[in-house]
Amino acid sequence: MAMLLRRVWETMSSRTCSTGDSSARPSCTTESSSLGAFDQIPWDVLIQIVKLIGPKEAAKLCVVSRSWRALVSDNRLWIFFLQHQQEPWDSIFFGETTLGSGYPYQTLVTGLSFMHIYGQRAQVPGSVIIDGGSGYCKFGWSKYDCPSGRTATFLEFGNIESPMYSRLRHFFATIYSRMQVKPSTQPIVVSIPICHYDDTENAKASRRQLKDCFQQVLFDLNVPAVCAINQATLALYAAKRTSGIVVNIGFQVTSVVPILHGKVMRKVGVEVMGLGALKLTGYLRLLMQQNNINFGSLYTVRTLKEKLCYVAADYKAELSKDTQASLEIAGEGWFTLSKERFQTGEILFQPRMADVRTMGLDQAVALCMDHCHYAELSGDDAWFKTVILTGGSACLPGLAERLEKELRGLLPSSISNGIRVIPPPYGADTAWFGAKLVGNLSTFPGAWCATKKQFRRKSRFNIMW
Ligand SMILES: Nc1ncnc2c1ncn2[C@@H]1O[C@H](COP(=O)(O)OP(=O)(O)OP(=O)(O)O)[C@@H](O)[C@H]1O
Repeated sequence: MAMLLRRVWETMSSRTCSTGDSSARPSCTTESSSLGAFDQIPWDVLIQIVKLIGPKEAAKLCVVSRSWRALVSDNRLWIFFLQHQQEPWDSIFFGETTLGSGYPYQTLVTGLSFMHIYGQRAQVPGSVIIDGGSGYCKFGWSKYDCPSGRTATFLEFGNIESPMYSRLRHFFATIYSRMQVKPSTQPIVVSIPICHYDDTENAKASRRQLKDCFQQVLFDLNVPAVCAINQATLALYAAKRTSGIVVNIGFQVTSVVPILHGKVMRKVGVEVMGLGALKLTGYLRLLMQQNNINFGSLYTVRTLKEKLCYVAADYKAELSKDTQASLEIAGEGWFTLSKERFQTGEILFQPRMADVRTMGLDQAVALCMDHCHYAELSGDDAWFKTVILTGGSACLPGLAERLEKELRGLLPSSISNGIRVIPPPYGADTAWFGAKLVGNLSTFPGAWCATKKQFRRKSRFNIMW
C-alpha cells in the first residue's frame, strides 16, 4: 500500500513539476486534473485498487490532485468502507439518509457525500446508551456491539416511570457507576418508557413532566448533551423504519403503538393490554405447579420460559402433537416441559386462560389497524401495515407468524392486504439498538441532543407561558 501511495506522489510530482524548477511547491499538484501514471487505468479498476489501501490512506489521496480528489470522493468507495464497519450497512444507510437531519426528518438520498459521512462518523464521540425499561435496564456504549450490562430495574429502583427526581437520580448515578464512566464525559441517548398513552391534556402534561425529569436529572449529573426518545420509536428505528405499529410486550403491560413519521399517533389511540412478561412467567409457574414439576426459584421458571417456550401456529392442532423438550439448569438438574411450552405464550392470544380480562394481542393490533385505516392520516394505508414486535417476551419463537395469521383472519382484506409482522430485530435489546443507531449518526450529538443551556432556556420559557 505504501508503494502505491509513493508511486502516486512520484508520478504527480514529476508530471506537474517537470519544468526543472526545483523550487516549484508540491501544492502545484493540487491543480492538476490528471491521475499521472494512473491515467491509463480505468476508473472502476482504480476504485478497486483504492479500496485495498483502506479509508485512512484513501482520504490522503484527496490532496494529490483534482482528479485524485474526484476519484477518492466516489460514493461507491465510501459505501464499501462503511459496509465494513461494525454496524450493518443497511442500518447506517437508513440512519444517515432518514435520521441524519434530526427530527423532524428530511429524507436525503441524492447529494450525500459518503466520504464526508465516513469522516464525521469517525469523529462522533461515543455516547452512553441507557434503555431503562420498567422491568429491566440495558446499558452500554454506542460504539460497542451490544449492551455491556443489564439490571433488574423493578427490583433495584422501583417504578422509574413515575417522575420522582430522587429515584431517577439514584437510577442514573448507579448505572453510570456500573459503567465506570463520569457522566460529564459523554452525551447520552436515553429511552423514555411508553406510558401516559392517552390523547388528553393530563396525559400530555405527565409525559412532559417525565421527560423533563429525565433531562433535569441528567443535566444535574453534568451530562453534556441528552437525547431522549420513547422506547417504541427507538424500536422502529432499529427496524429501519419511521412509520409502523410497534407492539411492545413489556414487563407488566403490552402496548400497541401506531407511529407515523416518528410521531406516536395518540389521536388514533395506543392500545394497552394488562399482560406482559411477568404474567407469562407467572402462568408458566402455575402450569408447572399444576403438573407437579418442582423448581427452585422463579429464576428457573423464567429461564425455562426463555429457552423452551414458543407460540403455536395453531393452538388446537398443537395440543395433539408430541411437544416434549428438556433443559438442564445448572444446580437444579433437568426439566421437561410439553404442552406448557406453548400454553404459556398462548395467553397473549387467549388472556382468559390466565384469568386476565383483556383483549387478545391479535384483537388489539387489529383494532389499532382499523383505527389507523379510518383516521386517514396519510394518502394510503402502507404506513401501518408493518408491525414491529419488541420487548423480551416478543422473542418467543412463532409469535410473529401467529400474529400475522390471526390478523389476516380478523381484518377485511382491504386492510390486511400487505401486512407484515416483524420479530424483534435485535431480540430483547431492540430499543437499545435503535438508540445506538442514533448515537452513531454522523450528525450526532448536534442534530439530536439538547444541551443544558437549551434545556434551561426552554424550561424558563415553559414557566413564563
Ligand atoms: N427469548 C426470550 N423468550 C421469552 N421471553 C424472553 C426472552 N428474552 C427475554 N425474555 C423476557 O423478557 C422480559 C423482559 O422484557 P424487557 O427487557 O422487554 O422488559 P422491559 O424493557 O423492562 O419492559 P418495559 O417495556 O415494560 O419497560 C423478561 O421477563 C424475560 O424473561
